[in-house]
Amino acid sequence: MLKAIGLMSGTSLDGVDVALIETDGERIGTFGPTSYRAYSDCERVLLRQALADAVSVIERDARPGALMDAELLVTRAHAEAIENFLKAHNLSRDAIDVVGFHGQTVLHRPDQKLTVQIGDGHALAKALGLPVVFDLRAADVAAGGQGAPLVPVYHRALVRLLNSTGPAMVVNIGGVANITYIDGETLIACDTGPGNAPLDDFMLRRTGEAVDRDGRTAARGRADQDWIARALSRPFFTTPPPKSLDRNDFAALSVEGMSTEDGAATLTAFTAASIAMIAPTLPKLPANWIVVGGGASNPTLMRMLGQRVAPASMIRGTDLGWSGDAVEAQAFAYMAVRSLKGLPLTFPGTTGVTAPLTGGVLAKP
Ligand SMILES: Nc1ncnc2c1ncn2[C@@H]1O[C@H](COP(=O)(O)OP(=O)(O)OP(=O)(O)O)[C@@H](O)[C@H]1O
Ligand SMILES: CC(=O)N[C@H]1[C@@H]2OC[C@@H](O2)[C@@H](O)[C@@H]1O[C@H](C)C(=O)O
Repeated sequence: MLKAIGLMSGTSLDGVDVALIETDGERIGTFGPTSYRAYSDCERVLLRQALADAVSVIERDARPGALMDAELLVTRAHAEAIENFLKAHNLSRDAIDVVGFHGQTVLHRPDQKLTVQIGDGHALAKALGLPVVFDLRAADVAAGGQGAPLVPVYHRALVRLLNSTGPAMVVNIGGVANITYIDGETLIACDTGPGNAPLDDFMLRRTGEAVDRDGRTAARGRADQDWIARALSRPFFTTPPPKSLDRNDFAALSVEGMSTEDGAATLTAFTAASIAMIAPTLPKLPANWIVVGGGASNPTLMRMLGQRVAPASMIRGTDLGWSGDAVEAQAFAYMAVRSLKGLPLTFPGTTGVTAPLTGGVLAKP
């Protein structure tokens, strides 16, 4: 078993999740500690600017506008996150075999064979004095895959630990939402549509804080069902898996004419409805949907999703003893070890790549 630290800076732009696990790349041995390094408001402004400037990028190494500064910030924030993590948990650097570094996605256009994650893996390896596996999406996209979601291979390892029977379903609600369906050897995954990102962006514009804390605002509003039906008529939602999204693919869907409460309710209901729309494309309907990611902490979203997927029940990953916030960081630790061993990260059922494929680039300190 190797000791691996995973790092994830997701599309919510909230901060860097850190997690330690022990794994041989197949089984999860032990779950170690987790932690989080939030971005400051200033840092978030720079990251949002980087997302805006990334729209013109046509080559994955190009760093126009704010991207150069944002990349320095991402590398520095991740180095800081690990240094603090090692100190807080009294971990010696020598005990760590590898770091899995996702970076920050600023653009995702798999149809153009382009996915851009900023963050310098070589600089991080040097700064930390540890081997770093990074660029985990690039090989899949180059081979014609969607390049996302990557986490399903780890969801499968988590589900195997449950020893459950019948199909299992994991729903991750981050900035974008995605699902993994596991039934024996069958592994199906895709992005389903928006997660928290449209709601976060709307709340930021209306209140100055990029979250509807505990879904309180949405709970007071009325969802506009006509707006939702129009939004769901986009071809993406009836396209079967595999499929993936850029964080801002739904940015043009505006609820600006609505009150803050109704806008929040509408966007929350849109996320719930779009996740539920995946059900008819799956071979069987799983009895339980296990929800992970920040969206699981939003009771209004969980209630709306529960109504949409009934009679299936909703279970929080945390109810099963899974980490609340760090499943993705654990997944990148797991994938770093798989990458070292040349094991596949992506599969025809998860990204549409033609054959199981490994990925990641190793940077030595
Ligand atoms: N208490 C809460 N109430 C409402 N929403 C919450 C709460 N806690 C977290 N969230 C939502 O979860 C988001 C963070 O989710 P998460 O950490 O899974 O995102 P991420 O790692 O950026 O995602 P991904 O990479 O999967 O897109 C926040 O931006 C917020 O919208
Ligand atoms: C391109 C990109 O960074 N996509 C993210 C995003 O956030 C959630 C969803 O969209 C998922 O496809 C992916 O992240 C997770 C970690 C994944 O690849 O599994």
